[in-house]
Amino acid sequence: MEGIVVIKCGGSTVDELSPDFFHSIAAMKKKGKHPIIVHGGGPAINNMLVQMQIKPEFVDGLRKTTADVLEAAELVLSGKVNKKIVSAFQPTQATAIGISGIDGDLIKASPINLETLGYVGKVEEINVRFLQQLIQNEFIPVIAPIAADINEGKLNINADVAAAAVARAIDAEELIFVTDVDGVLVKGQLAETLAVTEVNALVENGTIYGGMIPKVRAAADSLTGKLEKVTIANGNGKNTHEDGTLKGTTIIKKKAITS
Ligand SMILES: Nc1ncnc2c1ncn2[C@@H]1O[C@H](COP(=O)(O)OP(=O)(O)O)[C@@H](O)[C@H]1O
Ligand SMILES: CC(=O)N[C@@H](CCC(=O)OP(=O)(O)O)C(=O)O
Repeated sequence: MEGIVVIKCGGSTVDELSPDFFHSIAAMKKKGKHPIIVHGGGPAINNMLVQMQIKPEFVDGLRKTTADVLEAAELVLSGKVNKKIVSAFQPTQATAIGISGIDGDLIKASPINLETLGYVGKVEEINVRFLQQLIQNEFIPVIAPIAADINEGKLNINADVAAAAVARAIDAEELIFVTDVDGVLVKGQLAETLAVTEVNALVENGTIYGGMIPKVRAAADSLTGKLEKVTIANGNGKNTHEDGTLKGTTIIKKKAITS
């Protein structure tokens, strides 16, 4: 299928997204493209955990997920954030459908390391046919990153990882991470284009840290098939150039050698 665009909305920015953002995605659908939204909700999960008197803990940007944390994450992601995004499409001409990775066997995963991370999964399988049926039927899927464990139970998936896995499995043309910064900043300046080797070096030397790590790693892993570039951009509504192209950091496999 042509024209698939996966848009990951970070939890850092979901509350700030403007009506224009949702109208532009609806317009994209009307023009024959197929947007798919994958969302996060890290800050909202943190708030819920604080209310439950549980201290949020992360390892390289991935949340340590005990059974209680998993329950809170599902409640917040599938219940609150997912429905908020779906509702935001109501004033547009598009119809969004909210699902998580457990609906329609959309995302199957296995635990990364039960001892160090708890119920955090890595993606094993995506039900591409189910997604294709949704997008052919004019829906805009809005996906919460909770997956079915291939054995039993559920797993928490980092939303960047889930978005990249969806983009790769469905052979998307574009993957866009919408977040709360203009892109990857190096010494305070926006890096407009980065090759995978440069990204790895920036993680290694600590310039890229925390929540930006799963984003750039997921971007690097998804650069296969039709997908030639991944963009990280700000969701503050000021992220387009005058010609309508997206401002931000573009991650590509390799930079062309120029002499
Ligand atoms: N080099 C970097 N450039 C920009 N942001 C960075 C960098 N390294 C780490 N970050 C952090 O990554 C954050 C974005 O990741 P995260 O908070 O997980 O957002 P989201 O919820 O959108 O996934 C930024 O707000 C910033 O604090
Ligand atoms: C395993 C893991 O880290 N899961 C994430 C899922 C949500 C997410 O990724 O939200 P952001 O996009 O806002 O970071 C979490 O529990 O926070």
